[in-house]
Amino acid sequence: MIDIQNLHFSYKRKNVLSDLSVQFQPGYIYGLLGKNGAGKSTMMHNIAGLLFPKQGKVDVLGYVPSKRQPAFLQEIFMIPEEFHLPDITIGRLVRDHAVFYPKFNQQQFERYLSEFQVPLADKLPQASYGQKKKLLISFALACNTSILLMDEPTNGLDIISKSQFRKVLASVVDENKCILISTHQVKDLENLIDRITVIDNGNILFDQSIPNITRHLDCRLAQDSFEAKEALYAEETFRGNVIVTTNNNGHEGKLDLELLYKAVMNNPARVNEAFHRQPAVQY
Ligand SMILES: Nc1ncnc2c1ncn2[C@@H]1O[C@H](COP(=O)(O)OP(=O)(O)OP(=O)(O)O)[C@@H](O)[C@H]1O
Repeated sequence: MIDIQNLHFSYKRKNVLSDLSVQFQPGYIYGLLGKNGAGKSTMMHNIAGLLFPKQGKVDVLGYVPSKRQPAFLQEIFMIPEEFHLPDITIGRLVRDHAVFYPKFNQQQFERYLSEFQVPLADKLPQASYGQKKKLLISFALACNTSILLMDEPTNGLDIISKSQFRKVLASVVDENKCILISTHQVKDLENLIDRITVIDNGNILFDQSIPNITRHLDCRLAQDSFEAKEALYAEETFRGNVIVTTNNNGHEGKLDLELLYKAVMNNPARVNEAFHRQPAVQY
């Protein structure tokens, strides 16, 4: 569905993506993680055809995004980290923009707005940042595009709205849709994403499905200091050492996204190596 091969991208002389290759398949929600400035937004903009590769190939649904063909644009929606909504009503916004998305569904749109408790009658200039964000998310989901790119979608959402977001998103994914979410709020993605992709220095550092992660790794409290010393990653807490370790106990490991992310950033080679071993857990 999305096939990126040897992508190089730079802003003038600033190299951001270098020889990046990755695939994103339909039917999955991907969590895109990485430090500030790692290149996550830049990669998403290349997928959306909003930035053009310097070298390499980006194929999205069989289209070259940089050509920005209408048949491609109606199948992709990107919610950027920073956005501006025009000075109009929600009704007018829908009338003006839904026309570009043939699969837009007004009933779905109203249902999402109601789940997020955003009144349809609201005028955009009077809405808060969080309300505007929820409106944009509702509109994006109601467009029913095959590809949905979300850059920090939960920024600005209150606690209840974040769980609504998880609930709504889990309900829209199907075997034809591919959803990419870039975020630093990893807790917001827990129990939602199917795969984690970590970008660092413009390249893919880690890319595994959640079932494969829990088959090979376990995130838990260390039983003793020896175990903490031997772990792939250990962190001292008031409860003792929490660790990311290889899963040798024959059942599905526990996943702590934040801890796993730290383990990957701390020693990617060692974490990736754990996936080359035969897992104790077999399905
Ligand atoms: N328009 C631009 N012109 C020049 N450099 C840019 C531009 N946009 C981004 N950059 C630089 O490109 C690099 C990657 O930025 P990008 O926004 O893709 O990172 P990111 O992983 O999404 O970061 P964050 O998590 O902070 O949103 C950064 O060093 C940034 O300063």
